[in-house]
Amino acid sequence: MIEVENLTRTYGDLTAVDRVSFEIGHGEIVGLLGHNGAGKTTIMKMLTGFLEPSDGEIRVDGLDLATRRREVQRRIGYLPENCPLYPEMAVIDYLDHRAALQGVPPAQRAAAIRDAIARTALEAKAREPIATLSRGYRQRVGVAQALLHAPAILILDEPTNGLDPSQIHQMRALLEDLAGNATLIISTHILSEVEAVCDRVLILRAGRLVLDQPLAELRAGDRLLVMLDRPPDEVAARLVGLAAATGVTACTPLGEDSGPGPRRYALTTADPDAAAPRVARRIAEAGWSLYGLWSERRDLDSLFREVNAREEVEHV
Ligand SMILES: Nc1ncnc2c1ncn2[C@@H]1O[C@H](COP(=O)(O)OP(=O)(O)OP(=O)(O)O)[C@@H](O)[C@H]1O
Repeated sequence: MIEVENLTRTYGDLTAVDRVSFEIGHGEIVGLLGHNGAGKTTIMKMLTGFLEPSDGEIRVDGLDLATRRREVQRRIGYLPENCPLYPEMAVIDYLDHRAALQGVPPAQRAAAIRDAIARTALEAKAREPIATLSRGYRQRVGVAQALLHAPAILILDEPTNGLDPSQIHQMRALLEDLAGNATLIISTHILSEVEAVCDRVLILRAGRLVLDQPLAELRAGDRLLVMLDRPPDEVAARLVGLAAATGVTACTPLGEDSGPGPRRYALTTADPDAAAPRVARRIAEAGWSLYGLWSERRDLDSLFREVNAREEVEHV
């Protein structure tokens, strides 16, 4: 649905986006991650046709953005960073104005506005001037204007930027709801947001795409953690020695749990979820007490730091 090839944008001597390529399919929920200045906004502006690339191509549903900009824009709803709103206008009047600008036919405007207001839960604020709304509600107005022409693709630049924790929670619920109906690209530097709603992550560093992977794949570790009250040599002998049956190739005691009680061990295996029942069986057969058994999950935070610390570009 969205194909980006060698996308590049320079500002004078600065290469803000550097030969970025990716494809996004129908219904995917993609998080665009990166530190401040990594190039997220620049990519989003180019995807939405508001900024000319210096080089590279963007195609949406096979349409070349460079030559079919209007048609592509009709397929995309865009929440820009710091979405410009008219504070003196009431929410409903602003949405009417935006619907007209987005080419929603007059006969369909009332229904489009009603629908956008309902989906962003703005009913109670519809007649209020935008100036009187909290930042969380203003962001929702920004999302509502992006929904007016019923786009198949939503591009949201830092939708939770500047919101307080309860507003973030509400925005996340809204994003989850939107995710059910559209292809979604969300830029953020808040990792928990990506973990909450996205199924794929693109990580940018200094304008270059350094990682493009499904979140489930990223988070899956290769370690099974087990809690036992047996000494390390016995555990290794039983669980690594039976590698053919368990897939476990190494067993490392985790240092922080020394002492007389149960301690944690990390078992290395290609597929921790598949190894878990076999390991449990081996432990039961030995008559040992099993205090805990779980697959390790990598958190996005440490992964993000790891990726940003790397010097080389990773081609995925
Ligand atoms: N109009 C411009 N003129 C010159 N440089 C620009 C312009 N817009 C962006 N830049 C630079 O391009 C780089 C990428 O900026 P961009 O806004 O795309 O990053 P970002 O990842 O969205 O950052 P943030 O999280 O802070 O919004 C930055 O170094 C920025 O200073």
